[in-house]
Amino acid sequence: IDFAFNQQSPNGQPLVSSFFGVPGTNATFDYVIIGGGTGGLAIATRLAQANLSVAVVEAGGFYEQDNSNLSVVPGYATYFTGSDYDNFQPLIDWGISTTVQAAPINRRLHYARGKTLGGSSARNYFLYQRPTIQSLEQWSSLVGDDSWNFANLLPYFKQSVDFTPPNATLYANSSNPQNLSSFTPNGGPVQVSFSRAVDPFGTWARLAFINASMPQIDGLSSGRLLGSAYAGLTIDPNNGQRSSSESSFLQSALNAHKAPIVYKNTLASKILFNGTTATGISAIAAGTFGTPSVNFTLTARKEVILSAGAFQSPQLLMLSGIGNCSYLATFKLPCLANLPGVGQNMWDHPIFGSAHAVNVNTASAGANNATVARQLVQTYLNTGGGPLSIFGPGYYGWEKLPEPYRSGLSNASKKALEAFPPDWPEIEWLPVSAYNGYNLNKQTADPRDGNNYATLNAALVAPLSRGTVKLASASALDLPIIDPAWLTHQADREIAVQSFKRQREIWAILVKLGVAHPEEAFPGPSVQTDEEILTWIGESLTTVYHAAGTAKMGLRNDSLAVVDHDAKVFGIHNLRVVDASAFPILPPGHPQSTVYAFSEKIAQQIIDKK
Ligand SMILES: Cc1cc2nc3c(=O)[nH]c(=O)nc-3n(C[C@H](O)[C@H](O)[C@H](O)COP(=O)(O)OP(=O)(O)OC[C@H]3O[C@@H](n4cnc5c(N)ncnc54)[C@H](O)[C@@H]3O)c2cc1C
Repeated sequence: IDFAFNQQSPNGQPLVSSFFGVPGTNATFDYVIIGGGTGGLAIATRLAQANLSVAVVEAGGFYEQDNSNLSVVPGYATYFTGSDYDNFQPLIDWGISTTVQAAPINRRLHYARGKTLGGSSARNYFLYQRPTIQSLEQWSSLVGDDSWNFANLLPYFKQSVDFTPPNATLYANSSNPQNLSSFTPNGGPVQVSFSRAVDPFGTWARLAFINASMPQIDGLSSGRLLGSAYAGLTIDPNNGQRSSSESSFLQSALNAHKAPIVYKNTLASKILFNGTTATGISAIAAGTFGTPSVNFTLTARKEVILSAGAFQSPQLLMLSGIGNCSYLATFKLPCLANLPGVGQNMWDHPIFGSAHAVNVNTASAGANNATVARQLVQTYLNTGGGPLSIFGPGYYGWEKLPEPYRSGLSNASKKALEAFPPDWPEIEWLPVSAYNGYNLNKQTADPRDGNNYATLNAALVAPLSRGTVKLASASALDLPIIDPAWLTHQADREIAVQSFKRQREIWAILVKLGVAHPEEAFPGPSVQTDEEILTWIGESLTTVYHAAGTAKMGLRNDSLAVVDHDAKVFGIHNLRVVDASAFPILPPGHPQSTVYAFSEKIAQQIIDKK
């Protein structure tokens, strides 16, 4: 059945339902895309808009139905995130937990990953920000292709997003300059805007960062990060709701009746080959609650595109015979291409933070008082505004670890950090208007003692520890084994300890400004020596969920490289990896902008060669 030709009803109107495949029925398309997540829906939509026949296979469904308002309202974004390994919602998250991490962490943590149309763009914390010029210079030199440098990637960053500048009248106690030339009037469909309310603690965090030598810059999308600024957020300014790859790319394509054929609630279990040429995939139509599942085949006349994310893209490569041959043999898997980098080189950004009581309303106000909580819901429902329209204060600081803390690093760590170019920050400061405590989930962590709390988080954005993705078995029905190996590199441990001391300095500024109470509420004064600090960081650390690099782009002579500069798998025909797993490096900060630009770039390349 070729569904691409089956989209007209008898009265000539396309049926939206004909953009959904029939799981369990074999079918043929030009392009079969595995994963309807951030990268997958972006590339699938662009190819379909260019009149190519495209199927996209997604294990999840529609998050708007499967997770109610919790995936849609900005203020609820931390639900089902945080470190508790059993805190997940199985209809929209894979329920992956890490291996028990080495000391000082000594725990396994839930690693949130979207299992839904939209993928992790439907789970994330909304921050839209771009890499630095020199980090993308490093990307392009690692892959031997300057089309990946900042200037050449900029048109793809621009074309994926529609930018709505901040409403200046909301910033009476603050200021939110944004570089408008970073965006284009004709961009889209992902919406980037600012919340319909300004968070009071954020306005104080802004002053503190400026006082702490992180001057305010004009946004975080022009290739510069050192300093501080309000970040754009993937929130639709028309309704104050999440803008994901599903609500933007897919829905606009469905509305225009030019969309890929979507197989939802369908698991891709293997890539199929004729010799070393990818020809399609084996898929499983979900069987749940005792109903048996049904296997079927989707054939790709031109290419299979793997966009299953940083964990499942390497898993599917390995299950399909692409990886370290001797490792695959231990699972009795055949080997089509010996690429030892598959599942290696996992980059991530760990995060931890300390808390103080503050003199402005934060999420604690709702946690402390059910009436206030109900009022906040009403405000959001009536106006799309108020605290529930905000994720975090939205104001972020970026720096290389300054003196005197830098002198606290060993010479070996200082040397190791030279791997990062001058404009690549080592720390991202993420203030949160809530009590994070041992768990990033602000809904559960608040002490509810009548105080308003805020947390100042440090994320390590120049990490040197590298993790792995391994197979649990030879079946796609078993989740892969994830070991982020956070803090296993000495430099990461040292920079974490020193950044905590810097964190206390920034809190001292907030105390001086009169917004924070002088006592540290978390972790508190008992944490003083480097050893105590590291132990506490291990106990409280979690992640910003930025896993990348596990099917690395690189040159053929790079022993860890899996795909070339066009995202094509080495040694295999008609197979590309288009998602965060193919990043050669994890640029500083939040990756969704780069995933979108990546998809736009490869889509354009395919369309140009059509
Ligand atoms: C809680 C959280 C907060 C974050 N905050 C931010 C932020 O504020 N800003 C930012 O820029 N980034 C943020 N990120 C990271 C960012 O969202 C991800 O890096 C990005 O979305 C990854 O895109 P991707 O296409 O690589 O993978 P995904 O978007 O995860 O897509 C992979 C898709 O493949 C599907 N899939 C996997 N295996 C199969 C299979 N076998 N068969 C069928 N389908 C399959 C999955 O269900 C998923 O839909 C956050 C992530 C999380 C989880």
